[in-house]
Amino acid sequence: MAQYKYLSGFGSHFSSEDERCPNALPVAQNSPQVCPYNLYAEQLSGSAFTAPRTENVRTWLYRKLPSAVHLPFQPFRGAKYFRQNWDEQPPNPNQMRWKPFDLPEDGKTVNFVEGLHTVCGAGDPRSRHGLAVHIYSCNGSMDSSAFYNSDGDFLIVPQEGTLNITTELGRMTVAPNEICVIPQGIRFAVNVNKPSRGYILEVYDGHFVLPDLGPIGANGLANPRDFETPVAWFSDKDINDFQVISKFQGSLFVAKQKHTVFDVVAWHGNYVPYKYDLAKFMVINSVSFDHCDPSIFTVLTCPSLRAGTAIADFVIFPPRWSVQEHTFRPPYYHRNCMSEFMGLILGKYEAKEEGFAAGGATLHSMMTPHGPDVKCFEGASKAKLVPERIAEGTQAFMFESSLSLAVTKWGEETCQKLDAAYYECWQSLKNNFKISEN
Ligand SMILES: O=C(O)Cc1cc(O)ccc1O
Ligand SMILES: [Fe+2]
Repeated sequence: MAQYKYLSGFGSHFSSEDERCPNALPVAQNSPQVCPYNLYAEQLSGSAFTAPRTENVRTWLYRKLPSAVHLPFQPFRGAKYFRQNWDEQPPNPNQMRWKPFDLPEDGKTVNFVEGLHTVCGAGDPRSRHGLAVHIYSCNGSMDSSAFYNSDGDFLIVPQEGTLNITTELGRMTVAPNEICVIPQGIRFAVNVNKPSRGYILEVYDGHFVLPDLGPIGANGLANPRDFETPVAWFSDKDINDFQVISKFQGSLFVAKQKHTVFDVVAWHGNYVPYKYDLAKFMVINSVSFDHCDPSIFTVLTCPSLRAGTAIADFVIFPPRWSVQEHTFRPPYYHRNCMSEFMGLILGKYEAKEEGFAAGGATLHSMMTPHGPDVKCFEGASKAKLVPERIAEGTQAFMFESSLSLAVTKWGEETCQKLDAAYYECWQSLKNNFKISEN
């Protein structure tokens, strides 16, 4: 896979020029009468013009042709399971577990956009409130096409196969155990060199930010300098039949044009795609007793207007030392006013070593009881509490949301991965209550 250069930082104001075109950025202004190299200036706004400075994001693109040069959008017929209809199925409060989602069938070529499948979600892109969880499964590349999401931001979590992503702002590779974010509106194309699969969290409300650290202090969890943004790069291929695919109000559209969207020679701004290597996460946890809430493992959050209550948190369960004393160390049994969608990138998840496989998923909806399976409970109740490396070689994650998620027909039926026996993993938990022993 290609080795690209990146700019380091989160939320920074970056400037970048393709190395073939030095001084392509206008100096000390955004819109000169004529731009260097006769490029067109185009602003991409990721917040209202008048948003407070802390939330104001935009990027200036200097490109060969403005994005406006395209033929009218027509409905796009591919990707028929990439849909945001939350009323397809009656509500289902059950614990849900999916076996690993299928990679594309042999002999069939499916690209990233064609291979998008929506599993669950809530809300509405028109009122810019809600989220969706999608699975991608592809083995082909997006040649002469690009996708952009008019409805919100994508957080992409590869599980199998490295994604080689070209964006308007430059190129990045994103391998399993890395993630990337492509904010609303930024055009991108994905190339893969083997059957590839992963998860996507789409948020309609706003952008992902790093969680506040409170008493943790100035450092820790995902550190800003470990986020990487592509450097400017433009394609010099002459393309006569390029397709731009857009998701707009939950529906897909395609527009033809006679030039590539990857023609940005230079850009500056703070509205950018970025990637992050989950191995760089600085894990903080209890070093005395009891189990911390998983919010301690938050990588990124998309906040709602309610303090401390996320539209969606992206939380990981990384390899770490477990040292707590007189403690049941695995996750506790619980019921939550949030929805918990989990996926597994690598290895096994400590609360359920069997049945929850890499490439699969679980959904524990609002107030749906869940927790460790019988084997985990019995083992951890008797375990000798020596310092222990847990989850070595493993990476599970959770999309946790304050919204109540509806599962699509594809998620519940068509994909045929729902594990009807999931509930059994708790059924043989014994009632060990004995009054005489206390
Ligand atoms: O349900 C889960 O497995 C996720 C989870 C993990 C944890 O350590 C504590 C609470 C929680 O919901
Ligand atoms: Fe949970």
